[in-house]
Amino acid sequence: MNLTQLFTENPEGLKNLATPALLQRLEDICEGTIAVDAQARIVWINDRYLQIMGLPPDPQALLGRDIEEIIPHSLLRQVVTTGEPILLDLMAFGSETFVVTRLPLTDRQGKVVGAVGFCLYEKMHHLKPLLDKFSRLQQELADTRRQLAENRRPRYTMASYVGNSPASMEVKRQARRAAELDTTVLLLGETGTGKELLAQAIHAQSPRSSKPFIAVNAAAIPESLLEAEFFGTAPGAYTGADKKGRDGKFKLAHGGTLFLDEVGDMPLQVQSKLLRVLQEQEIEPLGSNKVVKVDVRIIAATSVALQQSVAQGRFRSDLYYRLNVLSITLPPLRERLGDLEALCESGLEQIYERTGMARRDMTPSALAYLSRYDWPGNVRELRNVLEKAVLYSESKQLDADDFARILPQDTIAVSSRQQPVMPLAHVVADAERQAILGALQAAGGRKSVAAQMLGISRATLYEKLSQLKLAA
Ligand SMILES: Nc1ncnc2c1ncn2[C@@H]1O[C@H](COP(=O)(O)OP(=O)(O)OP(=O)(O)O)[C@@H](O)[C@H]1O
Repeated sequence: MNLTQLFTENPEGLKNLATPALLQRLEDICEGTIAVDAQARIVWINDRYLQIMGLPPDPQALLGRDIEEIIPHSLLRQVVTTGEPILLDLMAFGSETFVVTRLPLTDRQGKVVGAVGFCLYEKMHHLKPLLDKFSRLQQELADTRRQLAENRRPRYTMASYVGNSPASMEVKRQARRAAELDTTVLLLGETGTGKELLAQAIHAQSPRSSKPFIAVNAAAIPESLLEAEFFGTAPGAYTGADKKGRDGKFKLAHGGTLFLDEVGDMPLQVQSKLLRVLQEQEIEPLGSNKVVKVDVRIIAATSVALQQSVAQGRFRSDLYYRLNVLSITLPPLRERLGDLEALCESGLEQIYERTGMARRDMTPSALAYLSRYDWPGNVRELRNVLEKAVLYSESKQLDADDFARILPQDTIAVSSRQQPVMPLAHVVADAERQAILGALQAAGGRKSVAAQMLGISRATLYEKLSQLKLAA
């Protein structure tokens, strides 16, 4: 047979010659076969397919069922819909990965009437390393996705905002109200006052709590990348790693809450785009001319005086009004020193839990010492100071001296000139402690003598020793 002549005169000849050979080879390497109709319902399945997939041996029970009901990752529906074959693919089923081929079935008029899927598993031993790698990567992807979803869940609730001073109670009251309403919230406060914590708490208590909480810090992202970070990029907009396009934070936060930290640091150009998104509730990824609807609740935060930025032309006034629907001002720590004790307790508790170090309480004089400091870094700074004290101190209780090493007297002296108000209970407790320790020392440790010197009964002395957490 002259093949050149055959193919030149009759191109169909190639098909006629090759098709039976191809089908024969396919059958040789094929381990199992399944066929579906034009609606992707199973119409045929062979025993070998049932066996390698670990399905029940009776095919009758599967006939007429949607393919995805039985083989969740099957793409046979795609083949009947597009009419295009998928010649070689990897398909996960249970904990295994199979090499599969999928072909459309057409009638004489070329209309797609179904599709057939071949499983090439067993004969593909040489592909085993590849399949193993594929399975491992899929597992890693699933783990990473789970981790990502975990990170997008808020870590804080309303109870995480520690403090019962009137100022803190007011903050929590406003935050609870903000959680009920679906409006934009603007959180104002110095660094470390708990703006992100409160934003997460509002989200966690809102009807959006099961959806993502996404945070973006406008100050931490280079200006040139901020737009892509917010709105995403269309496929092909960039070369390299982003060739496929990337979802922006707005899209990721869809249905949930987007926390815009340090919103005052946003460049004017991005401010205009943000304003548009807030007005239209739609975004346009960079390099795309398609708009995408998004449903996102904005909680913005700033530690700079936004009104001043507006006056200086650094922040758009229309965006300021749009964000400032419901604003909550978080008080600095020096204005709510009544919360210091509770904040220290909860901070220390977390440090002990995280580090596994032995628990140690703070003495009233340590508390008195800390309340004479200005706390420019607020609760974040307090946490750092506590952590250092726990690490450096070797005493049984954390005393004023332990903190004096971290916050030297001169820093305290500066702020003490401003005479911060101390809760009376702390002042009294500190004075009582000093008096009791002095009396015990003078009495050589004999408690009944010390009680006499102090003019109180022995029982009262024991009670006070325990109240002030001095060893009884
Ligand atoms: N009221 C509070 N109760 C308990 N922890 C708090 C409180 N306020 C702040 N913190 C803790 O202080 C740290 C800083 O808080 P957060 O990041 O929320 O502050 P922020 O105001 O957003 O700071 P920045 O403006 O610097 O981003 C966190 O570890 C947070 O858990």
